[in-house]
Order: sequence, then structure tokens, then C-alpha cells
Amino acid sequence: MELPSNYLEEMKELLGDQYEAYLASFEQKTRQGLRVNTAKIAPETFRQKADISLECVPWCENGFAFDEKQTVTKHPYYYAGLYYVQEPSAMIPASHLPVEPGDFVLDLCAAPGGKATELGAKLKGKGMLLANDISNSRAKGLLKNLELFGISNLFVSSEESDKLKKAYPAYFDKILIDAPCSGEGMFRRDKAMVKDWLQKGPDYYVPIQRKLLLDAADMLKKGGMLLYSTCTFSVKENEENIAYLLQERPDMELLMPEWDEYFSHGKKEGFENCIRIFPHLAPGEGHFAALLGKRTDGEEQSEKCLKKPAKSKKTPVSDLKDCPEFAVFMQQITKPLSGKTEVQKERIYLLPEGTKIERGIRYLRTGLYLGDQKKKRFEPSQALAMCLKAEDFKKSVSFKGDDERVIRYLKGETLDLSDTEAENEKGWVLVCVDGYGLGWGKAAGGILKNKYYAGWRMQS
Ligand SMILES: C[S@@+](CC[C@H](N)C(=O)[O-])C[C@H]1O[C@@H](n2cnc3c(N)ncnc32)[C@H](O)[C@@H]1O
Repeated sequence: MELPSNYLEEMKELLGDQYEAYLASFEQKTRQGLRVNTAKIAPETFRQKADISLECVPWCENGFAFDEKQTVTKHPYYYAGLYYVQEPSAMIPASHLPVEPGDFVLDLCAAPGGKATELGAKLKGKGMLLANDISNSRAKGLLKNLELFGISNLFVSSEESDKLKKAYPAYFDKILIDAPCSGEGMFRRDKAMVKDWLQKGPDYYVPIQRKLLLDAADMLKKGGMLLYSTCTFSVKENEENIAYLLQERPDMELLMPEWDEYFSHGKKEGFENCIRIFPHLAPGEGHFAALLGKRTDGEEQSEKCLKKPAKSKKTPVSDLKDCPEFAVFMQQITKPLSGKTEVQKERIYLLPEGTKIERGIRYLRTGLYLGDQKKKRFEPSQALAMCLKAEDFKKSVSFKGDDERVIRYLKGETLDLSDTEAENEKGWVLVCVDGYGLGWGKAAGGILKNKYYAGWRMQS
């Protein structure tokens, strides 16, 4: 592959005596991986159940590498949202931002959701995730991936960071900026990135990245943490941007993330805590990550700048007087779902506990979309099915992973149920693979009418 000469000069300076080894890595295989959705399944259980040959990714407990020849996106577990396909070094940002259940988390540049799905899984349904991307079309893909993962406590927006900053000042406990960048770490995998680099190199991205960094710092609570990452090697887009942030926001400091032996240190003095991944030194393509904290200086969060989370008047989800069929439906869900229900036209949503919809933001989703209250009937959403397991809904039918009906269901076909499966199953049924929700069906007389969301169907 021909690489731009000015890029090669910079890499020579950056890598010194490792430069030749880096060039040699272009002759070696690229890496592919998948990250298990720990909100749905433990990584070990996944390994035992899925017939995919996997190797552990050293720096990510739930990350696995696999041989690219295996087709992993046709597997029924993919449709059950049990994993996300992700290159191993791209697993570092979300796994090294210490998100806890209950945190309020912002992923500022989130599409298509490689990191947001992991941040959401780490919340375990508590707190909230606002996943944002400036591109509306990419944000649609992001929403799908988050719903597939069964993330219930979510907001998805497509907005500029300065607008978000006005709506959410000093609001978040944790923020991820996986910034748009010149993509040098992708050169081995994707030749098109080299062409892009020639049109928009590091100098194009630096001002965008700096604005994102400052706006994000202003949305962070005191004591909160921010992780900045790129998939490029350029010092300008990495260490120099962190230096700029520390200069402009003196209450921010560089922290030491959990370290792995495959990580290389940041390239400037004082920036050793930054993580770098190089393809000739680690089983990953190339990434940069810096973990930062906002000092508290022993003070409490200033009342003036802190926008308090809204106190939600709780409406039990099964108690909406105008939607009796909805209330009856929700009584069949045995998993606790908390939050405030919100009706927008015929659509019913569940807002995460302690949140409200800030006006003036272009949202694609505010809370978990539960379904539609139509005239005298309620239709549950695909997103709701993805949050549930067989035991979470009173009527469910679970097919084994190798049952040919799973694929037929995912293709939208009507299915026959066996006598045991059909027993007592009438009306809405949660359809599962090995106990993990795939979608809805409507059962009657041994027949399962397919209610899988048409837009997500498996193509032949
Ligand atoms: C590296 S990609 C993010 C990848 C994503 N985090 C993932 O893991 O799937 C960068 C994203 O930033 C978005 N973006 C570019 N400029 C932005 C801005 N000013 N504000 C928010 N998002 C922006 C792009 O549309 C792109 O989707």
C-alpha cells in the first residue's frame, strides 16, 4: 500500500527505531473482534454457547478476537444483541472509562455505537446514557444498535456540542469523546482512509477536536471523568489536544487509566498516562486514549452551574388511565422497569429515572420506546422485546439456537408451534433464542404470527 510521504516522515519521527516494524505490519493480517453485551450474558457463558472460535482480547474482559473468515453477523445471537463486532483496539475507550450503574453518561460522538453500546451495558439499566452524533443518518444507525443491545435508559440526539452544553451544563458523571479524526490507525484495514487523509489530514480535525474537548469539559460534573480517544497516531490530534485542554480548563487533570502490558505510553513528556496502541506492538490496529478528571478541590459542585437531575413524578408503568390495554400488557412483564412514562401522540416511552427532556435539542429518542397505544389495543415495540429475556415476560417461546425456526422468524415468516410450545400461549408472545429476546409474535391455535420489526429482518 502506498502511504503519503509526509505521513511516513511523521511516523518515522514518532516511532524512531520501531518505524521499520510498523511498516512491516502492513504485510500482516488485520484484527477483527467482538465485544460481549454483559448486560445480557456473561462473557464465559457466551463463549460456551456460541459456536464461534474466539481468543481473548488482553485489555478488555468481554472482548474477543476471531478469524475474519467466520461470518458473525448472521448468527442468531447477533440478532439477540449479545455482542457487537468491534476491532480490538477500539474496545479500549469504553472499557477504560470507569462507568458505574447509576451514572449520567454522555457519548458525544457516538455513531454507530461501538462504544455507546458498551457504556450502556455497563450502566445495567441505572442512570442514563445520552448518545449523540452530529450526523443524523449515522445517529439512526446508533439508535438501532443501542436498541438491539437492549439499552433502556437512553437518550439519542443529533446535535452540535455547544447546543448540548447549554442544555446540559456540568450534568454528566462520565463523558466519552471518540473524536472524528484523520484515521491513521485504520490504514492497514481500509485503503479509503488514506485517500481521506490526503483530503482532510490532522490539521483539518484539530479545531473540531478542540471544540469538542472544551464543550465536553463544561458538561462534566466536578469529580467526573472524561475519556478522549481517536483512531489516529498524530501527536497534534492526541497529546497536543490534551495539552490544550489542560491549559484552557485548569480544573481538568490527566489520570492514570488501568494499564495493560500491550499499551505504549503517550509520546510527549508529561503525557505518559495516555494510552497508545500500535499494530506492530499489540494485537490491535491503532488507537489513542487519555483519561481525564475534573478536580473537586474539596468543594461541592457549585449550585449555580449544576443543573440538577429532574425529580420525576413517578407514574407506575402499568397505571396509565388513558391506555388500559397498555396497562394490561405491562402487567405481563415481570422484570422491574423503572422511570416515568411519557405519552407522545400514540407512542409510549419510559424516561430514565431522574431525567427530563431538555427542549431545543434534536432528539431521535427520549427514553425506552415501549410501544403504541392504538384504538383498543397496545402494540409493544421491538426495543422493548430487546430488553427482555424469556423469564421476564409471562408468555414466551424460546427456540434453541440451531432450530431452523429462529432464522425463519428473523426473516419474517409465520411459524408453527409444537403442542407443548402452544400450550397456554395465546396473544402476545416474546420470541427468544436460547432464552434471549428476539422480538414479538402473536400466538393462536398453534400458529405464531410474526411481529418481528420489518426494518430489522434478516436478508437472505
Ligand atoms: C470516530 S467516529 C465515532 C465512532 C463511535 N464512537 C463508535 O465507536 O462507533 C466519530 C463520529 O463523530 C461524529 N462527529 C463529527 N463531528 C462531530 C461533532 N462536531 N459533534 C458530534 N459528533 C461529531 C461523526 O459523525 C462520527 O460518527
